[in-house]
Amino acid sequence: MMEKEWKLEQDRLNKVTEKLKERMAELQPEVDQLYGQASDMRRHFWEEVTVNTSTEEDFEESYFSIKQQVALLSERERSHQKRLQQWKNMKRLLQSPYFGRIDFTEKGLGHTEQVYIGVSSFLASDGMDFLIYDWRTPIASLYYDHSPGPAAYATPGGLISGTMELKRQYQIKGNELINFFDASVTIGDSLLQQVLGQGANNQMKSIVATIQKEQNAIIRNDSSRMLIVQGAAGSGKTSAALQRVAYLLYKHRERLKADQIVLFSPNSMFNSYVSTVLPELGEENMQQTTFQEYLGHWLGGEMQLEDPFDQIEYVLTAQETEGYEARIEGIRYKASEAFLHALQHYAEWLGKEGMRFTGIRFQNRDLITAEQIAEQFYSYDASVRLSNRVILLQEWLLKELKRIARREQEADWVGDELDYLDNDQYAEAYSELLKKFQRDEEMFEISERYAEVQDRLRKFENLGEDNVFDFSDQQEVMLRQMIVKEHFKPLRRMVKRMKFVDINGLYGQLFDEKESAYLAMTDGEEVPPHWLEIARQTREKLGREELYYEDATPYLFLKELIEGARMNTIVRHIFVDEGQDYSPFQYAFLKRLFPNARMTVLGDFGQAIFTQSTNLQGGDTPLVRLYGESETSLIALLRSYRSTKENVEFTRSMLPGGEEIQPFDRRGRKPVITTAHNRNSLIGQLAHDLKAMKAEGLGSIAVITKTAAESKEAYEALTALGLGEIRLVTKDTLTFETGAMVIPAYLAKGVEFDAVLIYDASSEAYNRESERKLFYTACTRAMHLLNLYIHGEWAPYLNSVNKELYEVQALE
Ligand SMILES: Nc1ncnc2c1ncn2[C@@H]1O[C@H](COP(=O)(O)OP(=O)(O)OP(=O)(O)O)[C@@H](O)[C@H]1O
Repeated sequence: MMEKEWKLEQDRLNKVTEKLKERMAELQPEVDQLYGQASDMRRHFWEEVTVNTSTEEDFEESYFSIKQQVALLSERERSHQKRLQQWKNMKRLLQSPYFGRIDFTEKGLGHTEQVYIGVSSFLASDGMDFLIYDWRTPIASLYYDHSPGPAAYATPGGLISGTMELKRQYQIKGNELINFFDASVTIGDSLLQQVLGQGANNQMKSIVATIQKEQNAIIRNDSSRMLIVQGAAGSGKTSAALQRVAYLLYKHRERLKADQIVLFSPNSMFNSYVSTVLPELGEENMQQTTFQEYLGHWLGGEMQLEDPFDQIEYVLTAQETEGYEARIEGIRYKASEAFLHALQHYAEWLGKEGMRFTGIRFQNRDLITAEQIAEQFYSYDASVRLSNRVILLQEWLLKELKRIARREQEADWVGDELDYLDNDQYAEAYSELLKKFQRDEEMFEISERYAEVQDRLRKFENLGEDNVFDFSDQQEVMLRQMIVKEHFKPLRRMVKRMKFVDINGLYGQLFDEKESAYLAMTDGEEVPPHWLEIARQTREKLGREELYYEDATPYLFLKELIEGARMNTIVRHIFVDEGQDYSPFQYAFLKRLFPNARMTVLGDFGQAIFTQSTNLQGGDTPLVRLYGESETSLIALLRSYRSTKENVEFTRSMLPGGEEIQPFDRRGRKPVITTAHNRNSLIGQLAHDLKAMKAEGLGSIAVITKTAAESKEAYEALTALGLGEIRLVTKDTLTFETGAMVIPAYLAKGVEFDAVLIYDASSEAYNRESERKLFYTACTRAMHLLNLYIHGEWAPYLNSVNKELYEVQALE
């Protein structure tokens, strides 16, 4: 029976592989031809269009000729891309055409359909029969959500129910059937066992073949504005998030493009770690960034920005320094919704008084003073929104600059510049200036040029026949105009970039020396403890044109309230991974910046290592308030897939409420705690263990430390002991590579290793309650082996762990 089945499956696999090859061969010439056409067009683009700008008609003709050519080219490129995508999908399928099958009998229909599931669909040449169903098709969800028996799946037309007769999983390489299992309850524990038993990789893997039911609910959730996933360490949050991106791109392929999805990830190294999952699934990567990068982008070099890792280093190491408590309170407060409201009140107050501007100066003279700007600003109707008034002000300033420029043309300094030129130079300068002037013009968008030419022609017509513009007569006037224009360029740029609003001053003004001033400006918002010291620290930092990390978001939020117009209306989905590390303030900011986006937040409050963390679920979470309960879905993931049962049982007992976390039944060695009275022998043992792990063939081994300084110390100690091939990972490390490494815990977030060695698990390193989660995060990075090294007292969180759950190796 089994043999017969095996033969049937192998035959089918051969048939599908054959068909895939046939279709690829058919498609190949088409792909080549379209590619040739498109690149030909691109090469000869400028030959095909006529560009002539001498008259209005010519210009118009050129404009439309270019537009037409662009449309033609992009149509050709689109067809090429589409064919190429089909071809690539087939090529991907050839490596492993499908991974699952369900036999389903729909209620009321007599026959049973065999549904083979793979990373993309493949239809028979009649275009009707699905030889392979894409895993994202509605019917494929049966595979993830049900076991054999009564089953149903949702389609746009309603629920379809019936009976699942069979659920089968395959391991296939090329056209060779390696194995298959008939699954009963959950999707093949046996396959999952195999997948999870493998070594860590320098790149995250797609989990498409073994998505679990609870993960599938995340992937396919398409109804809520806000999806919040609280999931234990290693429960597949990141994996599910990436699969969800692929799902959304498939489901909404007509409307949604990869660049309309943004993933906020914890650090650049993580970006590189997850960057291959979507391409592996045949989709383009979404936009990936870190919040820090995003802030830096908006600040545009305006201020020097502290990064979150320096902030966390401070939090972990500066307890003994002056002002520490105030800074911590400050971090908390500036992350809160209370501060957000304070800023909103502040903006209202600024509508009436207190705005700060930077005057416009030129050659050490005031052209427009800050007072004049303020006076103009407050002359506008107070009912107009603050940011709209700033736009009015900007227009006014540009006009003023034009007016002043006309006046300046007659000024002596312009004359002086002219006087310096002898006849030849004069002519040369003239032509140079003219060229420059024309070059600048080229920079404009073509449509702007078009409008400008029209404008000029209109003026030209108004001058009348007798009054034809004569270049030679106007030479000096024009030269004067150009000289002033050149000199005024930076001023106009400053106005255009709204640099006349003194945001630094405005943000700083909030942190006045007197508490009462803050209350007056924010309509009586309460201040946190240590307010005066918080205010002093903030002012001092701003005075150096620097921003603490905790100030960056509020600073930009204020800028946004005043200057407006930062919203991104194109992005449709935002994913926030390690969501517990973002503040309520940051969430409110994201919501404001991306008004058309849905949000998916994935995180684990058990791993909340930053002071500004947000609890994702539970009664008090500000995240539910963000879009309201009716627009929010909450999903919890309790099963942990990353680590062995032994590791999960050990780590979860350090976490209050950790008993909820369920390990997946994959067995391994118990965590080992090595203790020593002598620090050197402890490090010697660590080096020895590390070597042994390498020899055992473990591909990725991390020595995890608490801080960057400790990482450096560990790295030096280990290299001194002859461990050559070991990398030191710092916040500047951009790519994730396997091998042996030393890494601070906060950078190991989101990634995983075959083995983890906790460099110092003593109470000297981890003592405070606030560091419990950092310690937990570090330990939960281990897939297979977890070793902890202790000299002296144990970290207090280990005391609650049942002694049965670990082994102790005591050295002399
Ligand atoms: N359904 C699944 N099938 C196969 N592997 C899975 C599945 N779910 C999770 N995994 C594996 O478990 C590991 C942890 O997954 P992932 O990193 O997505 O978890 P996480 O919840 O984001 O973890 P953390 O919060 O600890 O960073 C990965 O190796 C992933 O491939």
